[in-house]
Amino acid sequence: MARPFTLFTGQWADLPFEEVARLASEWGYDGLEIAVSGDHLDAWRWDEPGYVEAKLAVLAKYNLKVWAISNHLKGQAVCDDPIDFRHEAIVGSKVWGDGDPEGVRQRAAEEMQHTARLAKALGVDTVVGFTGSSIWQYVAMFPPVPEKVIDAGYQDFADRWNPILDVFDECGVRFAHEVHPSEIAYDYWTTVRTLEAIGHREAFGLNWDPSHMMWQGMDPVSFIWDFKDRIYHVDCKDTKIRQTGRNTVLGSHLPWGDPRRGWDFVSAGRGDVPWEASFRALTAIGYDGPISVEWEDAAMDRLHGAPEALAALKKFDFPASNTSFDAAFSNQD
Ligand SMILES: O=C1C[C@@H](O)[C@H](O)[C@@H](O)C1=O
Repeated sequence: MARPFTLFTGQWADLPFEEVARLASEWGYDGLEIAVSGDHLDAWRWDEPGYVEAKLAVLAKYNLKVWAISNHLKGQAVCDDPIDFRHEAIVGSKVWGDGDPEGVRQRAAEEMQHTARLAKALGVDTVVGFTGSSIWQYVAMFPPVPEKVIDAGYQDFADRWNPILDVFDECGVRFAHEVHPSEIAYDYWTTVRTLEAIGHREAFGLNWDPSHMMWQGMDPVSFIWDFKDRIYHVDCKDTKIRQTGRNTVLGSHLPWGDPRRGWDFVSAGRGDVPWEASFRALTAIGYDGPISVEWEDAAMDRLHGAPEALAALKKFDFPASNTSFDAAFSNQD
């Protein structure tokens, strides 16, 4: 369908923004899904004179565009419980502050509001990210969890995200939540419940990333069809499943790439995601936004992987037909 291809910069935030832009351009990407991370973007600087212009100038220098920005790391802290050393490592000192959990959540929410303002300033209408969840900690449902605790978790999500989404509405920007374990919506039915909790408000949609669906045993293709009015963005990452009877779905607390794990993220095209059916489904629902490569593979050099993944995915993005393949049979006279 000739959709633009972007590189998600989150996994490259250790490199200067300009260096990532140079590499992506050299590899043939059309643009970047720029992460609010490292020196790539700072949401708190959204109204600083010259800040946005300087970022756009770097993109222009390398003939790149931006259709979406992302802020997974601060979004994660909006609803999470507990807030702990994991968040301290990812949210930065401004949001972490003195580490008081409620203060961290409030500052993370404020940063998400600034992220919408930054998106608007950049001329972008989509922010990709995570929501966090106060009830993810109960996923195994043991010790037994009363239903009212789960209900309260969805309510907590709505209470914390509605004021953030009010700012998104003011800015004309949409939030694309990445359906992902650890978040309020992590599978099919939690996505249904999350959309209900937020009253199906238009500012809240989904980032379709099939890699997280694969290891949970979900069908990423029917997800596209069932949530067709909510697919606001696409991140492409692949997953290789190796569930053997020894190697299992929860990963056994083993590090990425350990051969005893039941699955691993791999460079797009090298795993089990049904890319052909997925791209056909994206075309069927009329998705014409960016296809963003989120690159993760514990066993491959990223400088090799990022251009390889682009080439692997591009072959599925063929132009859609504007005529019926059997039209030539009709009207022979
Ligand atoms: O956005 C992401 C961040 C991490 O959860 C993780 O590396 C990956 O799964 C992902 O998609």
